[in-house]
Amino acid sequence: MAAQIIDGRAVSKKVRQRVAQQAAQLAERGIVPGLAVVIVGEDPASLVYVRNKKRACAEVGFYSAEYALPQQTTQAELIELVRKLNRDERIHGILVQLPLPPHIDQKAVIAAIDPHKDVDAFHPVNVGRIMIGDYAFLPCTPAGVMELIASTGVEVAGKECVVIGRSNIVGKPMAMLLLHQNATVTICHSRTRELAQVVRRADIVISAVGRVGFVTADMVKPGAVVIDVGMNRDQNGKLCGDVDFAAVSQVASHITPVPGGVGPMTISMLLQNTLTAAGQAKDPQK
Ligand SMILES: Nc1nc(=O)c2c([nH]1)NC[C@@H]1CN(c3ccc(C(=O)N[C@@H](CCC(=O)O)C(=O)O)cc3)C=[N+]21
Repeated sequence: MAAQIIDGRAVSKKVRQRVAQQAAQLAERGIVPGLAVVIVGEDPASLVYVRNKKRACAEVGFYSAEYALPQQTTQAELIELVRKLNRDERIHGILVQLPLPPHIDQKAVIAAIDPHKDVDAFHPVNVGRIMIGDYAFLPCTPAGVMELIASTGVEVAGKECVVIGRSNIVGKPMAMLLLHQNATVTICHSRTRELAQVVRRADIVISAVGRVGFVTADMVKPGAVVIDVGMNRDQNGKLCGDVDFAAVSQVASHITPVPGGVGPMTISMLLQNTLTAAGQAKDPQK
């Protein structure tokens, strides 16, 4: 039987409606949530994401400011901009689009962001808070994945969950969120032996590898929930995930598509975090 397709756009729409309502309430206190998006260089894919984020902000009534800096921008110049945004009262959230050009130290830039404005939850203070389950900000992509799993009605507690990929942005925080919901969590990576066998144990599989066709039908236990975090281009330049969707959807119980799965949720969680940051800011003129 074919799997049920998890509609990320529909789940995302519900989250954004809730965010828009709460933003309207904040507006009564004179606060308009503001997000600054900083991008260095002209990577076309990054420019698309930035445009999507700006559009999403406008939809929920947020203020947004885009800072598009040239590829040759120095680390000192970028950090100076971040410090300026830290002091800017209209800005509650700062997102520095990754990856940065190789001459810039990503860690130094992230460390310069005020943790109260770090709506990606990449600053070590916020990463530490995720680890202990005391969230200031949700890690956007993993939190979006949790919402998508919740939308299936499948319980996470006690389940075997396998996360493929161990990045600081997706794999590691993903494992923490699953653990906090009482899953049994395994993280696989490029050095994992018998990866296919490990993945086949999973009731819930989350793939964040970055390779087209990485997750094949033989790696998936019948009835498993499959979440595809991959954002790749196939040989025709079409956007696709890590999962062989046609084949795996014949085995899984629920599966996310790409596009229209995790991607829209990542942006919704970013909006949620910006709202949280704005709600914790001081009221203007008080
Ligand atoms: N500091 C930082 N924070 C990020 O959150 C961040 C980042 N850097 N760098 C790049 C990645 C990637 N990312 C995506 C967000 C939404 C979609 C998205 O909306 N995707 C749509 C399709 C978009 C399209 O058509 O190209 C979908 O899957 O349906 C994709 C990718 C956020 N990232």
